[in-house]
Amino acid sequence: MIKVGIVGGTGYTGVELLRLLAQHPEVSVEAITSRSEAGKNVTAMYPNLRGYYDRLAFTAPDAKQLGDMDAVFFATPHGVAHALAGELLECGTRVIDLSADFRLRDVAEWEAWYGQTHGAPALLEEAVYGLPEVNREAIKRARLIAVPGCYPTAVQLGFLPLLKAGMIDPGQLIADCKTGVTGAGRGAKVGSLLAEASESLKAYAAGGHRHLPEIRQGLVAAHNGEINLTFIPHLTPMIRGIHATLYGQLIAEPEADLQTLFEHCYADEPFVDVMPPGSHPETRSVKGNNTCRLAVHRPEGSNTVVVLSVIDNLVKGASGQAVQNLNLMFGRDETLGLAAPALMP
Ligand SMILES: NC(=O)C1=CN([C@@H]2O[C@H](COP(=O)(O)OP(=O)(O)OC[C@H]3O[C@@H](n4cnc5c(N)ncnc54)[C@H](OP(=O)(O)O)[C@@H]3O)[C@@H](O)[C@H]2O)C=CC1
Ligand SMILES: CC(=O)N[C@@H](CCC(=O)OP(=O)(O)O)C(=O)O
Repeated sequence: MIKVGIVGGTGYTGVELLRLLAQHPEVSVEAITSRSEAGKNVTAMYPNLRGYYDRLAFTAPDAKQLGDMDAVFFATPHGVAHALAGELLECGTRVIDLSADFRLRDVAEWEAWYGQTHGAPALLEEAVYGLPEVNREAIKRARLIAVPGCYPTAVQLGFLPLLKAGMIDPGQLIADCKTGVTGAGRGAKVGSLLAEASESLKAYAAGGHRHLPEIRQGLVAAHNGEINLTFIPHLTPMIRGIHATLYGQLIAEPEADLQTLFEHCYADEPFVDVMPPGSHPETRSVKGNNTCRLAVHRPEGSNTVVVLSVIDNLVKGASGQAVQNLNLMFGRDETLGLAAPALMP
């Protein structure tokens, strides 16, 4: 059994880790932290987990206890993993961080977007960006994983086949993205109230969102050169889900067609589903599931290519992808614990 701990167990990504790991045949969750709920039984807070974690209780974060684990997930706000990751790695514990602490290679860029001093620049060199469709071999050898953000997962998986094949103009990329309210976390915020978020739709951070440099970093690597991306996120009245509508301008004709290009690119990927021509993937088709569903369109045969990409922000956008990384790091079948189909409706 792989012994794991979760720091930040009361948040949405923490409880989603618990739900997924309950179905994992080779993982035992032995530590789960919360400062505010320390002492409380996990099932007292999350009755859906009764029968799975009946003896597990929240404790305050303790480096010694966490250092006894084979792996520790950080499902915490930005900056928390910086403070503890180094100590855990010294104990031989592998670290899988769901926050953005180790996602950006450039310290100054991270500090500018996250508004705080980077707490562990010395660890950046060895941190691996945990997008298996791009970095599978490096993930297998990694001790420290930066799990990609939710929007960055949906946007990169949609654009990568086109950029890698040199099919679209890297200077004219547009990502028009929608998310559900769990993306904002479980903490109380006016914007997440039912009366504020339901029956309404709004863009936010149009002037610049912190996921822009993360997406750019991945797309620059895929293209092997500069790119220009306009990324506009929107808040929608859904609980879970990300829908990305991606626009590119074709500069070359694919050898076969765009559909074949996508199908070949993701033929061996267990968690990317290229849907049949003419499809319009919906967020509910991935609810609770680790799949990214994609469809590629060329409206009226023009030079504009439109990719539709959907994920569950809490699964492929966070906790599911984190479990996929754990499986790879420990030499297990990548799909363990992640096989259940989506909930529909
Ligand atoms: N929600 C989403 O869709 C996604 C979230 N993420 C990222 O995952 C991380 C967690 O997100 P989410 O679950 O939504 O967050 P929540 O706000 O829902 O939960 C945060 C958790 O962290 C704990 N925590 C807060 N501060 C500290 C601290 N200083 N030290 C230790 N524990 C702390 C909290 O418990 P307590 O305060 O009791 O200790 C709580 O359990 C964030 O970095 C987020 O950006 C990534 C992808 C998608
Ligand atoms: C609705 C909402 O606020 N969504 C969050 C994105 C989700 C998230 O938590 O971002 P990470 O994947 O980087 O952790 C936001 O826009 O900041």
